[in-house]
Amino acid sequence: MTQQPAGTVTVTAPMVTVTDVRRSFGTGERAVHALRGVSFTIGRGELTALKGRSGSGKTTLLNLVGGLDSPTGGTITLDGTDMGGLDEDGRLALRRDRLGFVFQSFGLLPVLTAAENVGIPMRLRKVPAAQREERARTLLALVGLADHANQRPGELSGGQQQRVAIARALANEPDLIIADEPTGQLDSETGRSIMELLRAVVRSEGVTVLVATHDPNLMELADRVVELRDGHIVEDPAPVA
Ligand SMILES: Nc1ncnc2c1ncn2[C@@H]1O[C@H](COP(=O)(O)OP(=O)(O)OP(=O)(O)O)[C@@H](O)[C@H]1O
Repeated sequence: MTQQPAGTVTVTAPMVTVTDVRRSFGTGERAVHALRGVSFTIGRGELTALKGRSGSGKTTLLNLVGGLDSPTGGTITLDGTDMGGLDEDGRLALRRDRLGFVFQSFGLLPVLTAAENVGIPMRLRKVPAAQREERARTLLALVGLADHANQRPGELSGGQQQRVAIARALANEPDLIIADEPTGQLDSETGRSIMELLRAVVRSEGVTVLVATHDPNLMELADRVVELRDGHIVEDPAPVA
């Protein structure tokens, strides 16, 4: 470790930097300008909530930060890597190795057990079966499902399925988890427990989370709230110290 001169402040680069990002769909008069120049940063180990009415551009922004889509303009960097400089293989590797995804509809494979679902991202990285199974069980315990490892999604409640999805998102020790309305299909109490779980894994796993949500009751669990309105950021308070 290098010695810092007295009085020097260590500035850590953000995990995500979004700079003047634009995304339009279609051209000419019928073009939809979903994002019209969006800039913000997400610090390491921070839980950022992205709020905004339906159609404000939340999913479009999450898809861009998640490397599932490319911006029409602007840049996005993840831990200093410019995503625009990656080809499709590079984006695939980045998604597999450094990102975790949680969706509103859980996205679990119905024929696989909870443990096997959690193992999918590790399979893609060719992690040996024994190691995969051990980590899947550790992660299921972390999300409170130690006793449900062998159950299939159809045998689990919605909240339990979303817990499996969160365990799966953590499988490859991602830098960033992107969650798109993860509580959207859950009742408010279960939704809150899912947000509390995300809050807890941010602390215990040191992961960074960007979560889109409509639910104002869940915002208080975030370190900061970024609001999108008609493709613009309207609220970007400084991160809570
Ligand atoms: N593939 C696409 N083709 C054309 N228009 C699109 C496409 N994807 C999104 N849009 C448009 O971009 C705008 C933003 O959509 P987006 O899905 O990002 O909003 P959102 O805030 O996530 O909404 P919701 O909360 O309903 O999911 C909308 O006007 C939408 O119709």
